[in-house]
Amino acid sequence: MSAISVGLLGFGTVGKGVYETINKHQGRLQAILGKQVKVSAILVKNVDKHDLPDKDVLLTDDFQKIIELPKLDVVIDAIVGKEPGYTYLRQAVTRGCHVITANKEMFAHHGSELKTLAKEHNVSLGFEATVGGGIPIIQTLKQLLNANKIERIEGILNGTSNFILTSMREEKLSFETALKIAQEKGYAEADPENDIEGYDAFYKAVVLSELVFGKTPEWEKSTRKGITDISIEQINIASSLGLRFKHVASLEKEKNEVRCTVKPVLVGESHPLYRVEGVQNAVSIDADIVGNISLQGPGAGMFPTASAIVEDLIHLGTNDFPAVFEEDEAEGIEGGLPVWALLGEADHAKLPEDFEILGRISSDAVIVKASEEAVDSLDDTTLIAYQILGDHGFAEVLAEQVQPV
Ligand SMILES: NC(=O)C1=CN([C@@H]2O[C@H](COP(=O)(O)OP(=O)(O)OC[C@H]3O[C@@H](n4cnc5c(N)ncnc54)[C@H](OP(=O)(O)O)[C@@H]3O)[C@@H](O)[C@H]2O)C=CC1
Ligand SMILES: N[C@@H](CC=O)C(=O)O
Repeated sequence: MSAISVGLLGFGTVGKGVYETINKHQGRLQAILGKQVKVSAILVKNVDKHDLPDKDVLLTDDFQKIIELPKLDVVIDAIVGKEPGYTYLRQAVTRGCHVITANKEMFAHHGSELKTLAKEHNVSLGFEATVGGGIPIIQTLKQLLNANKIERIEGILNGTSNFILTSMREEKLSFETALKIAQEKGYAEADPENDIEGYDAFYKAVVLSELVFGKTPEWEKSTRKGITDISIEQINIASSLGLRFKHVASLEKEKNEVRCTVKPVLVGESHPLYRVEGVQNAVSIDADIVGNISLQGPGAGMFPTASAIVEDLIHLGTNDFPAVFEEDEAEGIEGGLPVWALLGEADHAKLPEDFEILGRISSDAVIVKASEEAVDSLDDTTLIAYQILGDHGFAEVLAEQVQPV
């Protein structure tokens, strides 16, 4: 019986993890799939960098040699950037291969075209590894979407940023040292700006939005902020208030649009993300029938990501993109004004009248209630605003504990 022939694009952290996992768990894969799985070819940028023990695997920097293999069943994309990944996967689908991708930048930009193409060619398209590393978030959402209507998704979607923030707080590491360790551990993107400036989490939110709401958020109207402004001093002030910095992505349907926000926020002990530390990611889903579901797990790294890809391999042949219900449009979730910690030279700050001051905590922190627009237009460069997520009562209790203004 012939084996399932795989073309693996990329042999970095993820590619190597997939190769090793397929080889190590051959017996299990064969038992489930009824066939052996064989990595027939590997695409890299620089062939000289690599030394493969298995000499009957084609190692090449030329994708054409892979796509023209006499037998090729699955192409796994673990390379970097929108291109050439998109072009390669189009060619693979057009040839009739199933495709699996970990490349969220490419998928955030071209996922919808690839889904359509995959349907036309009756092949499956796996993208579990594009969001949340090893967390089975895509399968969970596909399962949920059959009857439930999802109202909101919120979570930590970038392992590198969470690792850096945790290491700065817990280990007192500098930003640069923490990032270097995240790179050494294989968590960071090839260009780590993607992680620390919030692009990676934003791409993941785009992938979720397409799946859940059937549309991408408007890119220009979305907020995308990274963690590069956060200093050890700010982390210490937050800690003294019982708060932790978390880099949080949220998606919400507002009337006919999807609102996407990716930014650092502050959370208190009662918030579910407070204890999500290190490379862990967590996703909280609010759906109308089931209520809230929260998933947590390793958000980056070699084997968590390989796990997501190999799980996709098991689901080959199921091209199930659930229909998204468009009737009964959500009106958007009404809420009170958000609560913010303004960190910096707080004791001299003159705040506009539309800011409700809940408490002046110290010379470098003031807690306020204000609209996002009001905070965005705050004309004081000595202050940085971080939203405090969770139960607003938290901030009010806090305000009672400190000297009122
Ligand atoms: N690291 C992680 O935890 C996760 C990563 N991902 C995604 O998986 C993908 C791979 O990530 P990762 O393994 O960390 O990245 P690495 O930088 O470790 O590896 C990238 C691999 O792709 C090859 N490559 C890059 N560009 C090209 C190209 N144009 N043509 C051919 N080969 C190319 C490189 O070749 P060479 O070795 O010769 O340089 C290398 O083998 C990315 O899209 C990333 O966003 C998704 C989830 C988690
Ligand atoms: N660089 C990413 C890798 C996984 O998607 C991250 O840190 O989350």
